[in-house]
Amino acid sequence: MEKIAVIGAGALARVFCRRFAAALAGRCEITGIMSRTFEKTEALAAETGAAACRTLDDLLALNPGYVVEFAGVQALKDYASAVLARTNLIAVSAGALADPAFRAKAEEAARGSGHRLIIANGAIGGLDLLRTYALMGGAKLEFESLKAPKSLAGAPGLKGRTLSEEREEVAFSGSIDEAIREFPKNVNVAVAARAASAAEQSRMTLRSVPGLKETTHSLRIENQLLHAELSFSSRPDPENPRSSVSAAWSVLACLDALTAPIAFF
Ligand SMILES: NC(=O)C1=CN([C@@H]2O[C@H](COP(=O)(O)OP(=O)(O)OC[C@H]3O[C@@H](n4cnc5c(N)ncnc54)[C@H](OP(=O)(O)O)[C@@H]3O)[C@@H](O)[C@H]2O)C=CC1
Ligand SMILES: O=C([O-])CC(=O)C(=O)O
Repeated sequence: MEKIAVIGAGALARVFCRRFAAALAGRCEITGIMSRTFEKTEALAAETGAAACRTLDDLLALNPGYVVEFAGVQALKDYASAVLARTNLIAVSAGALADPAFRAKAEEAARGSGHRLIIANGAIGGLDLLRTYALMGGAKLEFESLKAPKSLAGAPGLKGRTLSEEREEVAFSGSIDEAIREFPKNVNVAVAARAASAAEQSRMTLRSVPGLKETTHSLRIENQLLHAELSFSSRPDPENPRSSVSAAWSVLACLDALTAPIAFF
């Protein structure tokens, strides 16, 4: 039985923990949860039957085979090296990879210990295909996200501005590196796509669309050998409209691929 530890007790961690048993029974068990607010950790741990941990050291002392991260870009940056020194890490806050110093440090930690940092598909799919582009080379990536105004509220890039509830607005247009600095809880998917594909050229547009019921991420990627267009529309989490529920399911699917007798790549 593979032991799984969880960082975060927010919207995605809750979906992950609540759906875990049905998806991975007999192969994986959640042994510990750690987050910033201990009361929330305790509540989710009680629901899950896992240990509530106050610190990362306590979580790692449970000897998990995989730690899964649902805690945000800064938390991933803060914890990745320590986790990778001890075990494997599956992360959704791929935005951290936009920081070259973080990426180099995480890679060094993983190489040093033989563990792996695995970036989950999150609210998109197809990172395997995008990886194929990285091997082929020469990819050009265009990424577009459509989110409801309330999903973007409070992002640093809005500098206190409130987005219109009446008309569509371009909330951001430019480089993916700048996008993740300005919208760290909204465009992890774009950084994941760019990092997986090693695109030589990339840009993104983030649109605020009043009344939107499903967050939509679309990407177009091409090189001399292959042209692909992918689009994903997913329900936002009712408790945290910034995050698509499917992002939590993607981590369940990732663990399924890592532990099932037959895997689909
Ligand atoms: N790749 C993808 O497709 C997607 C990626 N994401 C990423 O996933 C993250 C989590 O999403 P979601 O669950 O909706 O967010 P929530 O804000 O609902 O939950 C975040 C959880 O992480 C905890 N946390 C924050 N900082 C730390 C820390 N330093 N140490 C330990 N715990 C911490 C929070 O604690 P507290 O309750 O105290 O705030 C909370 O429990 C997002 O911030 C984003 O980076 C999200 C959606 C899609
Ligand atoms: O959940 C989503 O739709 C995507 C998201 O927030 C992110 O990539 O940060």
